[in-house]
Amino acid sequence: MDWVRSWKVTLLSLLEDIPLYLRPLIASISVDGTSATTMLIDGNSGEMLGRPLLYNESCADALPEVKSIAPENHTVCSGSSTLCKLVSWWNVNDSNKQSVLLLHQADWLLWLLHGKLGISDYNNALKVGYDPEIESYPAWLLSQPYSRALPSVTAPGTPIGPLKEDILLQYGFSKDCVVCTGTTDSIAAFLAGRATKPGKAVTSLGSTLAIKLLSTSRIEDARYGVYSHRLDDKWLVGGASNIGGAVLRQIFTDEQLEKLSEQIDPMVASPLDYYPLQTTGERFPVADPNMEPKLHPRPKSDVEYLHGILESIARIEAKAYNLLKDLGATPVEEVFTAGGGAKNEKWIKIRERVLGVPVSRALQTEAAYGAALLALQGWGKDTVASV
Ligand SMILES: Nc1ncnc2c1ncn2[C@@H]1O[C@H](COP(=O)(O)OP(=O)(O)O)[C@@H](O)[C@H]1O
Ligand SMILES: O=C(CO)[C@H](O)[C@H](O)COP(=O)(O)O
Repeated sequence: MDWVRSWKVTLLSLLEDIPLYLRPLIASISVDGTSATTMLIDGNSGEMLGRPLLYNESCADALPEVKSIAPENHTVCSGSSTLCKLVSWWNVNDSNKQSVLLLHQADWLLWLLHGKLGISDYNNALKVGYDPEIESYPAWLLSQPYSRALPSVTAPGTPIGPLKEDILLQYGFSKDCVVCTGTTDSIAAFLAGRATKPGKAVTSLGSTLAIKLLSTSRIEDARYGVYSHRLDDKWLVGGASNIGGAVLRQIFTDEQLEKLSEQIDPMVASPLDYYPLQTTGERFPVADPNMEPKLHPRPKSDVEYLHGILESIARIEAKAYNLLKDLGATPVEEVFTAGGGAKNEKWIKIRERVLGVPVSRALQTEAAYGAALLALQGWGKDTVASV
């Protein structure tokens, strides 16, 4: 799969999809991307220095070295962290070390629009080791030789600059249109959910299950894959599991999901107990690179099978929220749901029964809506407050 080409083609086709008469009216643009999707490029030419390393890939070869420099149980102490991907690249490449630059997927997409290399945001930069509380990379990271590859970091929704001339001319946007720093997909989903009080949470049921709980306390514990993103003066505590919709899509089409779900009684507990991973390895609420998928025994009835999978994912979601409480986060009071799974009303009822708190579909279930709010914020801070 040529990920770089597909991401660029998708971005430019989205610009094409905007009706011509609306393009001059677009005031601000931002983007969200999958967290820890890592791109190593030549800082002079912008050329890729190898393939992207995706959000759920693990570079466990670098983990011992990363653990030797980072504080115990720090967020970077996970094989899938951005820092492990950088260190792994650094240890196997002799050339390009003077010019290598690390970008995250959202940073790189935004660079295609604004043309300024080496700018990220403190949500995407969290897993390479950036500390959003001190608004800097920590000394233990800056003292490493590969720290020269790190991007500069700003808050999400910070204006970077106008669109590049060629984009302006090719698509007919206004020269006043501003491009703003982005965020990760599950932070964008939280922003789209518009939850504002500690104890409110957003579970993203996309290809993966990502949890974001608004908390007054910051929690970091790589033993369980738990970390905290900064949201202004509060913390979004949570993590991202490898279970989720991608497993469902391996077994059922979206149409089958809809038809089979209609036959599920969400008030009846399923006796089936699965751990629906796509492949070996789990990030959260158990950080175990060797955990195996568990999707058997498969009953004859597809309705019972789907019910068992949906309920098993709900149990893992409940385990995750209980873990966050046990680690000191503000206890969850209400969960809003984002992502493709949010359309499944039966699943929402199953999750409400298993979690024991109100669960509903978020007003906006697309993470891109959260990125649009960041663009609005970057266009004029007081306008976000009034929205
Ligand atoms: N009716 C449904 N019930 C449960 N899951 C669904 C349903 N329809 C789609 N999905 C799941 O939603 C996922 C896609 O959601 P989406 O948020 O677009 O994912 P991502 O952005 O992570 O790729 C698919 O993996 C699919 O299995
Ligand atoms: O699973 C993922 C992709 O869908 C990402 O890991 C997800 O973005 C969670 O990371 P973060 O909490 O940093 O946003």
